[in-house]
Amino acid sequence: MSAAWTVSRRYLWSWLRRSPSDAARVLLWTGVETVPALLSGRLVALSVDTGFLDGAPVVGVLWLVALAACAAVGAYGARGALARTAAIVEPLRDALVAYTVAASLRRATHDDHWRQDLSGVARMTRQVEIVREAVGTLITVVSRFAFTFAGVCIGTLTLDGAAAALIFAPVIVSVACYVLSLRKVARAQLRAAVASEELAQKAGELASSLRDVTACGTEEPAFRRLEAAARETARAEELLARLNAVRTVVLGLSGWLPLVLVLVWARWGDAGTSAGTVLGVLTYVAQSLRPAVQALVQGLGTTGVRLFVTLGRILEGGEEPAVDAPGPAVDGDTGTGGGAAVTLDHVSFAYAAGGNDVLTDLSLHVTPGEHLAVVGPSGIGKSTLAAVMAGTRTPTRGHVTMDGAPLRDIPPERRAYLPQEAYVFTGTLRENLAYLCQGEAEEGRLAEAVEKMGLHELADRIGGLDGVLDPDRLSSGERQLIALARAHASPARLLILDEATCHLDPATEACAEEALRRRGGTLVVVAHRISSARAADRVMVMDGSQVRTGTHAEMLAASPLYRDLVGLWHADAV
Ligand SMILES: Nc1ncnc2c1ncn2[C@@H]1O[C@H](COP(=O)(O)OP(=O)(O)OP(=O)(O)O)[C@@H](O)[C@H]1O
Repeated sequence: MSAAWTVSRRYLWSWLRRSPSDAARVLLWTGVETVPALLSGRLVALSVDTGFLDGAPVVGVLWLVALAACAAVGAYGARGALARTAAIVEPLRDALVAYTVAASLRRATHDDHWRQDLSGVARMTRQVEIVREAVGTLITVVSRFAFTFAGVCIGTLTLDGAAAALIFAPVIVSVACYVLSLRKVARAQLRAAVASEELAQKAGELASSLRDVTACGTEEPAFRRLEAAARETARAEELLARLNAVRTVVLGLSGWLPLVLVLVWARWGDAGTSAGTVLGVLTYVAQSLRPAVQALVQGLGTTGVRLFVTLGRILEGGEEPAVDAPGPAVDGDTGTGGGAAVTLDHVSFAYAAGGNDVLTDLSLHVTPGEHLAVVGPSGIGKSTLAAVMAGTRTPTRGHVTMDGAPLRDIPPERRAYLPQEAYVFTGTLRENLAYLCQGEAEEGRLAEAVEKMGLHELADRIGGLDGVLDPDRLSSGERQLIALARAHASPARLLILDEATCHLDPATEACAEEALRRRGGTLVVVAHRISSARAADRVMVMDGSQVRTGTHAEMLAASPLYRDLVGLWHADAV
């Protein structure tokens, strides 16, 4: 639960920060919406004291007309705030839908469970709708409460300082206690949901096997299993009910107590207090503060908890969606900018929950512009490491950062991951090469990539950059060269090659790697030839749970496994 809570909170927070102008507009419009909260009590007080009680009913009515005008301004503000909130939540929904579909398809291609995963798409897109609605509601209730509270504070203070203290003390204390209890409520809600699901499942199992249970005479243990699940459900529901009772207390304290205190103060308090002031303070509490607190408590308690539980379920077990996935690059940088630093901090990874770790507590720092070769015996986890570094797999434990930021905060075009099977689609060579570029790719950049990867012959054959490629008529090596040229032309500051040159002959491979090295940027290569390892600045040898790094010469001296691998590569080469 706490992981889901943290992931959801972090994701939502980074989403809100992604577009500060939209957030500012929401706040601006909410300010307009809550103008009545600021002025209503004051206008009522003026209407009573300087109008109706002062023998000037027309003046009183005019103040009430001003109050109606305030309400109209508030309604206009509510309309604007709603539209601005939509500008935040609609792209969030799009990003989450894209993420859930991509994650399901990715799992389907990895796990051979495509049927289950496609049903997962439908389930998760429904969850995305819940998240969209809940985020909208939360933005509305929290910002509305903040502005209303501030407006009522200012308004009441202009009427009477003592009354203001009577109102705010109970509201602040009870709302703070409530907010602090929310995490517990979320946990209890999840526990109750899991317990009732389990009870339903066990009851279903028992119902379908009643005949066998009776035949084997195992009624007693079967009953005990069901009873244990029922008790757990009851305990979880009881806890949830107790925590929800806190909400009733909060609503009572923050909604009704100020009203009672104001009435007591009016009766026994300062004798000089006018009837208009009392009515004004009551208007602030009853018309503005109470509804805002009620909406906040309901919003946080029900919608907020549902949001965190649902978003946690969407994000669990996969890479968090890139916050700016649907939007433009953060700063429009198209250069490699000298390469990115990549850090793995105590990373572990297992393919199945509870399964054996493929990577165990692995820490590594790749410096900007470094060329790292990863080597090790087959099945040791080199491809897994490459996928974790690229962000296509999420560590089970630990963190991966790029330039100090979590991978999910890095625009996807900043890193390129090339697996063994090169992806080439039917389309022009230009389209294939520009695939990782944002928007229009520079002609010079594409031409350079063609030249560096030795693709000019292929380009001439098909009629230049605008010639159409048929992937079925390309050799595996040509497909790999196209993928490498695409990486060369891309703005990625980190290139990860997972045996992406395995179909090239050694000389072409060496040229391609050298071209990528000269291009700038950080280069991580899962190497399968000595030339690859020797050309790298640093070699990382994966040997079971042990990981060592050093130069080619250092590794030859220090790692028997590396010496074996080099020996094998030499033998393969002759
Ligand atoms: N999708 C997957 N699901 C479950 N296990 C997997 C999956 N992919 C890889 N593995 C397992 O993880 C371990 C590491 O595999 P990985 O492909 O990362 O090793 P490698 O060092 O790259 O091997 P090779 O050099 O043969 O490509 C292996 O035991 C492999 O069987």
